[in-house]
Amino acid sequence: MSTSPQKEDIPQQENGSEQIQQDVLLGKRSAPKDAITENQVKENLVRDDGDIAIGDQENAEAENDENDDDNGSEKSEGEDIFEKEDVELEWVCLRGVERYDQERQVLKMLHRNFADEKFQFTKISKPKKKNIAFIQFANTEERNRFIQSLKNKKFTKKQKRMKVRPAFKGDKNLNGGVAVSQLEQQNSAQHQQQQRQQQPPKQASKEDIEKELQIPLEERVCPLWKTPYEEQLEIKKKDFIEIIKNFQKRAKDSIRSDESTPIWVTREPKITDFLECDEQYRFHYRNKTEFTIGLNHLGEIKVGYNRTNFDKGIAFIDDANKNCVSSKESVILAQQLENFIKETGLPAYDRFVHQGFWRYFVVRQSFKTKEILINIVAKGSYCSDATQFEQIKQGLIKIFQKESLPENFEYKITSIGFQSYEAPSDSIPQDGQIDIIYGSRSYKENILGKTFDISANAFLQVHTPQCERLYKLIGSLTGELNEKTIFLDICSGIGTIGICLATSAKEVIGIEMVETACNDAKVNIEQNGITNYKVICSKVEDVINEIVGPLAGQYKIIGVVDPPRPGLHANVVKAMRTCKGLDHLVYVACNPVAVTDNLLALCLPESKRRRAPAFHLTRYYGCDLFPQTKHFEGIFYLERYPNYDEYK
Ligand SMILES: C[S@@+](CC[C@H](N)C(=O)[O-])C[C@H]1O[C@@H](n2cnc3c(N)ncnc32)[C@H](O)[C@@H]1O
Repeated sequence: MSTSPQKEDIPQQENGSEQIQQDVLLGKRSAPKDAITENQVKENLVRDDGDIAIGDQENAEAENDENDDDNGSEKSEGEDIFEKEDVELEWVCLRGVERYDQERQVLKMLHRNFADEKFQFTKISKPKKKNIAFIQFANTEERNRFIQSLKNKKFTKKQKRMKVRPAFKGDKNLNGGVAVSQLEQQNSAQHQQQQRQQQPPKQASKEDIEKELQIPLEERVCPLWKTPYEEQLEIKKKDFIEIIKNFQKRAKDSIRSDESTPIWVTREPKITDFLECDEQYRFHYRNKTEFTIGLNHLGEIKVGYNRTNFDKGIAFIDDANKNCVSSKESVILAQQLENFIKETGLPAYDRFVHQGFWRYFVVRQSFKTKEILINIVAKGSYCSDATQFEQIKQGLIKIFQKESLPENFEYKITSIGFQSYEAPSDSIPQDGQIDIIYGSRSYKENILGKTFDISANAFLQVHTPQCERLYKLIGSLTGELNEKTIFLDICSGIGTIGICLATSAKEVIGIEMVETACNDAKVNIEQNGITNYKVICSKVEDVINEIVGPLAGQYKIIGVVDPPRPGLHANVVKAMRTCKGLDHLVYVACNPVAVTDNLLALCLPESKRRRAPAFHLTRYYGCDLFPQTKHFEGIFYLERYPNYDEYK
C-alpha cells in the first residue's frame, strides 16, 4: 500500500485553492499535514495560474499526487496559461497517469491513446510514484496540437481521464527526461523479447524455410557485404550528414525567437574526417563473437547464429561460418564445441519452452597477442547431476586444449569460463557470475602499445585496428597534454581511452559506475606502469562536479565520453553541462542517432532549464568500426567558449 498522503490530505480546490491558501496563511485554517508549507503557499499566490491543484511542484509533488479534481485545471478565462513567461514551451505536465508507470510505459500509453495523431514526442519525464508525467514535444505547435486533442478527447468509462497543465520552469519533477528514441528502443527490445517468450513457435512451412535459407545470413547481419567498400563509406557519410541535419533542425525548433542561434545550428553540415578501414581488416575483424546454441532447420544441434522470422514461424540456428565479420578462429572453436555438445547428449536450450542446457558461446580474442578467452553460458539447473556437471566442465577444458585443436591454430586459450544463466531473457547479464574453469579470468590485448587485461564482460571496441585509429583521432582532438591539463575519462570502463592517451597529462581521472570494470581498470593502469590515472567508482552524475570543481580555473580540463549505445542518462548530461571547468569534450557515439538528445542538452543556449553555458559543436568525425554493416562511430567535438568561468 502506498504510504504517500491520500487525496483527502491535500487541500481541495472546490472554492479555489487560492482561498484555502489565503486561509492557511492568515491562520484561519491549519495546513494539512505534509501538504504545503508557508513558503509554498506564498509562491502559489505569486504564481496564481489557476491550474495547479496544490502547492509548488518542487515540494508538494515530492510527497503528493496532483489533485485530479477538475476545478481550474485547464485554463483561466481570457488568458492562455500555456504561453506564460515561466512556462516551458515545449513541455506539458500530463495528469492522470498511472503512478507506478515508468517513462517507457507512459510512452506506450501515449501511443495507445493517440495512435492516429502521430504526435512528435521527444522526451518523457515520469516522477516516481506520482500520477503525472512531463512530456516534451518537438516544438510548440506539436505541444498545442496535443493540448487541443486532449481537450476534444472522449474518454470511455474504462479509460483513465487525463488532463494537462503547463510545465513550469521551476518544476523540480521535470528532471531532464528520457529521450523518446531511447524509450522506443527499450520498448521494441522488450516487445521482441515478449513475442519470443509468449508466442508458441508457429510451425514454419518447408517452403518458407527453403526461402529463408536462400538468403545468405550476411544479408541479415552485415547487409553491406556485397557493396564495394568505397560505396559503403559514401552511404555512411550520407547517413551521418542526415543525422547532423536532423540534429540542427531539432535545435532550430527548440530555440525561442528571443534567443540567439548558435553558429553550429545554421552552418552547412560537414564531416571533418571519416576514418576508413584498411583493406586487410574489412572482413573477419571482430575481436568478440557471440554464438547462440540451438537447433538448425533439420533439428540438429548448432553453435551459430539465430535466424528468426516470427511471423512465419521461422526460428533456427544457422552455421557459424556464414558471417563474414566473425573471426575465423571463433568459427573453428564453435565447431569444436558443437561436436562436443552432440557427444554429451544434453539438449540445447529451447527459448520457447525454457528448457534445455546449452545457451551461448562467446569468443574474445586479440589478433595481436594471439590470446583467446572463452565463455560458455548454460542453464545450469538443467543438469542436476553433479558428477555429470563436473564431467562436462572437464570435457570443455579438454576440447579447447592445444592438442585438441587443429595443428595450425596459432592462438592460446588463456581463459575458459562457465556462466550459469537461468532467466528466459535473451540478454546475458553483464554482471553475471562466471566460474573460471580453466586459466585466468582474462586475455591480453594490445592497443597503441599498451597492454590490457580483458575479462569476459569488459567493454572493448570490437575492431581493434579501427579502435586504435579512433583513439588517435581522440588524441588529436584533445591536443597536447601536459602538466597543465587534466584528462577526464567519463564512463571510463576498463580505462582504455585514458591509459592510451593521457599519460602526459597532469592527471587522468576515470569515472565508472561498474565495480568490476573499475577493478579491471586498476589492473590495467598498474601493468602499464601508469601513475597519474585515478579511478573513481561512482555514477558520473554523483561526483563530476565535486571532482572537477576544485580544479576549475587551475587546469585545462578535457573530457572524453564514450557512453553506452542508447546514450547517457539525462542526469549525467545535466551534471556535465553544469560542471564548471569542463570546457572541452569529445563525445564518441556508436549510435549517433541515439545521442541527439544528449547533444542538444549540452549545446542548446542557456535558459532556466539549462542553467549553464552551452557547449558549441565545432567538429564532426566518423570512424568505420563496423565494415560491411550500416553502423559507424560518430565523434563530436564540443567546446565552451568563452570558458564557463568567463561567462559569469
Ligand atoms: C561503451 S562503455 C565505454 C567504456 C570506455 N569509455 C571505453 O571506451 O572503453 C560505457 C561505459 O559507461 C559506463 N556508464 C554508463 N552510465 C554511467 C554513469 N552514469 N556513471 C558512470 N559510468 C557509467 C558503463 O558502465 C560502461 O562501462
